[in-house]
Amino acid sequence: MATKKCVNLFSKHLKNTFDKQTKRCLQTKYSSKDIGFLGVPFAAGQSRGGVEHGPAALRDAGIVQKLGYMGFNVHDYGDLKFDHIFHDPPDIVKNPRSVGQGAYQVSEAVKDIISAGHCGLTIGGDHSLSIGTVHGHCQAEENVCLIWVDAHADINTPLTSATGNVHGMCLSFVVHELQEYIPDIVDFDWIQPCISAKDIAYIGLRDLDPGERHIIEKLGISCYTTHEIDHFGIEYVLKKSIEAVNPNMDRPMHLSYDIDSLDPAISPSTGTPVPGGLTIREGMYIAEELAQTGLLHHIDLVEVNPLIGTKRDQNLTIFTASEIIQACFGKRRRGNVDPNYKLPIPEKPRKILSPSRTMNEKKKVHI
Ligand SMILES: NC(=[NH2+])NCCC[C@H](N)C(=O)O
Ligand SMILES: [Mn+2]
Ligand SMILES: [Mn+2]
Repeated sequence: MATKKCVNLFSKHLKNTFDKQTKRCLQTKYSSKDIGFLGVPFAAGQSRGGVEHGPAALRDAGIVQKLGYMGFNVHDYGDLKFDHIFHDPPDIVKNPRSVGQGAYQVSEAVKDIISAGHCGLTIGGDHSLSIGTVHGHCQAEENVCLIWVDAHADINTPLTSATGNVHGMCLSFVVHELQEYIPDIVDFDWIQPCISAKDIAYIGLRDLDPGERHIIEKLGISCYTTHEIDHFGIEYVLKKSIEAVNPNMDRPMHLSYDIDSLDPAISPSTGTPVPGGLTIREGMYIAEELAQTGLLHHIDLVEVNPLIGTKRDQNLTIFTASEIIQACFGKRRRGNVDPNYKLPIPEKPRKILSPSRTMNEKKKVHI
């Protein structure tokens, strides 16, 4: 029963979206067939080598072609190239120049992709790149809201972080309410805060630092951890998360999907795995339902590290990531209807002794 209600809610909103025929909705409709694909081979936001190979691994797994087969025009913006910065001693964060300059490149690229009318897809790389994707997205269009699917909140300030890794702080640089708590960091001065606490919805969290829990409580950020998913179920949690940031279903949505939100059983090759994660079915449900809203304008898929674990672990993680990405763009487990599909007719249809029983033969209906 509950599932049915949720589906109806979405189809009602979808209908309104298209019925209103506003500019925004037309753009939603238009951009859904065009994907701006960007690889971000970036690892300086954390300390483990290998995550920079995420984009190549997903390309090798055929993700661009798969999205093409689904009917999208994939505009491939290639993989960003980052200058190696030889002298980058830690400030209050690790690798400040590399991260600051790298995130700037990401922001400019995403701004171009969204401004071109495409739906953005960024493959990481570590999660610090989302400073750039969220920033660039907000430069290109107004009123963006954010769904953050992750084991972690990634909202430490440089002063609350226990690790100094920027992938655990990325949101703090773009959230308006936190700016007075952020110190000056070399090459971070270009970042304009662009999103409010009320525009963020977390799903899947289960490893929070004390400062992060404090920030979530004080700023009232929508947050459904794996505890709430156990308690209420994923359908309720997703519905409430969307309502929290997009009650009228009229805002463009940015989805930042950290592969470590999923259970390490299905995505072991990631730098900071946390047990007890989302099942593949919960992860797919989130992606499929968000795709059905027609409002996703940018998707990040981050933290796939193809050098961690056995070959089996690596292949499994890449397969999982590829399925999640396709689901975000509308691939459904129930199968997708192809309006042009024609059931093949054999040259010599089989003979049946009592032909009157053959329904289609009788009515000549082509299916
Ligand atoms: N994007 C991630 N995987 N983040 C992990 C962050 C872990 C920890 N909270 C930190 O601040 O370092
Ligand atoms: Mn994470
Ligand atoms: Mn993350």
